[in-house]
Amino acid sequence: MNIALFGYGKMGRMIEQIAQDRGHTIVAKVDVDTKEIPYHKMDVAIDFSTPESAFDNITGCFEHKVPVICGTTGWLSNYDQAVSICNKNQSGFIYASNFSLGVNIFFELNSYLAKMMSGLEQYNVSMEEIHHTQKLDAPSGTAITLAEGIIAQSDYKGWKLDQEENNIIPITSKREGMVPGTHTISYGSSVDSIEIKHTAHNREGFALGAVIASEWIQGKTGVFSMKDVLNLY
Ligand SMILES: NC(=O)c1ccc[n+]([C@@H]2O[C@H](COP(=O)([O-])OP(=O)(O)OC[C@H]3O[C@@H](n4cnc5c(N)ncnc54)[C@H](O)[C@@H]3O)[C@@H](O)[C@H]2O)c1
Ligand SMILES: O=C(O)C1=N[C@H](C(=O)O)CCC1
Repeated sequence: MNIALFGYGKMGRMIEQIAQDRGHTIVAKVDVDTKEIPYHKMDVAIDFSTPESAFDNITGCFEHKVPVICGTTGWLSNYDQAVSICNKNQSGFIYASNFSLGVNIFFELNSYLAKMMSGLEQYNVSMEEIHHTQKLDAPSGTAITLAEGIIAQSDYKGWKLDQEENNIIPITSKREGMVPGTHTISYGSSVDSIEIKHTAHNREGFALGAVIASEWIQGKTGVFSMKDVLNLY
């Protein structure tokens, strides 16, 4: 498969290694200074760029009928528009706030736990995410997906960064050293607490998931999720 990388930073480089190990060819490395983009060479584009550039990168691919796997976070106010440009051009699209298998299982665990806790008013939920100091967005995309999973199963109405309010999930974002990504959900009452936690040890899991999604989307048109790729239904 011929893969174009949009964003050749920490994730772009890790994806290059894993894609090559799986027998794929990197046909373009598009970064901030790239002038010519060879869409005609691409079977798929994988975007791990920046919140500011992701929408233009993705929709440029759709206009050339190149399917896109996007892991960039912090641009989702434009997600619906990206979906309609994808559908108009009969292209393919998968966005995931987190491509790792472990986190996608953690998303399911989070929903299941939220459903069990939803009738228990003595417990309050909170969330903490920790990432490296170069991360541009807060809270992490993964934390937002986790919060949406809880909201879908409970009476919580939204989430807020560093604020405690009735019916709102408080999220704390910490930026420390080189941490690849740690997410903890806590339910606390006056008598006990329950915690679930996912810790990424490195970026390999994110990169492998993105390459597997690129392989899966070949020959498909439409908008999908990692639930489809991993058959988590
Ligand atoms: N979904 C996931 O599984 C997952 C995992 C890790 C990181 N991420 C997200 O991926 C994104 C990238 O993470 P990273 O750690 O590789 O960051 P990074 O800063 O190391 O790399 C980003 C790269 O994008 C480049 N860039 C800037 N403008 C660009 C443009 N117009 N077109 C193309 N590239 C451009 C930068 O020069 C840089 O090389 C972030 O949004 C991060 O949150 C998602
Ligand atoms: O390193 C990052 O940046 C990460 N971003 C994603 C997020 O915002 O959830 C996934 C984890 C790593």
